[in-house]
Amino acid sequence: MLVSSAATTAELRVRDVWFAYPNRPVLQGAELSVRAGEVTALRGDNGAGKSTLLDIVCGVRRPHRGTVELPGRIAYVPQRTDLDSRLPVTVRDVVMMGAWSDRGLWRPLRRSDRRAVQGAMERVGIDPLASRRLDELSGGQVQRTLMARALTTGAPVIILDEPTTGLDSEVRRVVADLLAELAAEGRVVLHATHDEEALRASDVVLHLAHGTISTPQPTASSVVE
Ligand SMILES: Nc1ncnc2c1ncn2[C@@H]1O[C@H](COP(=O)(O)OP(=O)(O)OP(=O)(O)O)[C@@H](O)[C@H]1O
Repeated sequence: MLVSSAATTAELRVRDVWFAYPNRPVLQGAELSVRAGEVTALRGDNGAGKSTLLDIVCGVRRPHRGTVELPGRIAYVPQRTDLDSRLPVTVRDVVMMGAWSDRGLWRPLRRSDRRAVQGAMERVGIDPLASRRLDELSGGQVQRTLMARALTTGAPVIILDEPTTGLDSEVRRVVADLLAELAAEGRVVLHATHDEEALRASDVVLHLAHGTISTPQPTASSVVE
């Protein structure tokens, strides 16, 4: 059973979550806590169940058993490969979807919503591309667009699925810096990744294997000399 409710502290908690696709157990009692103010990475082999777990946290899938507690609304940044980039939408359209998530679909945006959209595009450096269509962008530009959409929601919880995969080192650094900034602002930041650089830049690394999550490993940024 999924109980999704506001937790009393700024922490995302997953407790004893079990999930299987037909004939394929994936999560078997997975547990994790993600504190606000820290960048938390979820690592694991291909097929370990990272995306499935993120789907459950975001409410896209229901676990067969277990609970998810959230300190507030979630902004989800999917894998770029999950997007149909042929959709005839511009960068600004995509970022505006973040404002609609709060305002309600198709309701007119307020001046403050438009300012949030513009501010988010400027923050990730895609404002010069606002009128460009998604299918005219590089992978890094699409990733920045998705991050701007998440920023526009103002959500206190940001979940990202492999945000740096396939990007060059400059954009990977931009993404890592932005995650650190979002955490420093007091948000809960959880990202699934295989990227060693992104793992090193994270404050906490959780390892998903055999359906469960092992104790956090210290990372370079959390080790005090
Ligand atoms: N819709 C689905 N139906 C059936 N099986 C699925 C489905 N989605 C994923 N799986 C399987 O569930 C397992 C976990 O998949 P998931 O995508 O969650 O892993 P992952 O850790 O995110 O992998 P990757 O690192 O390759 O993205 C895999 O064995 C995958 O083949």
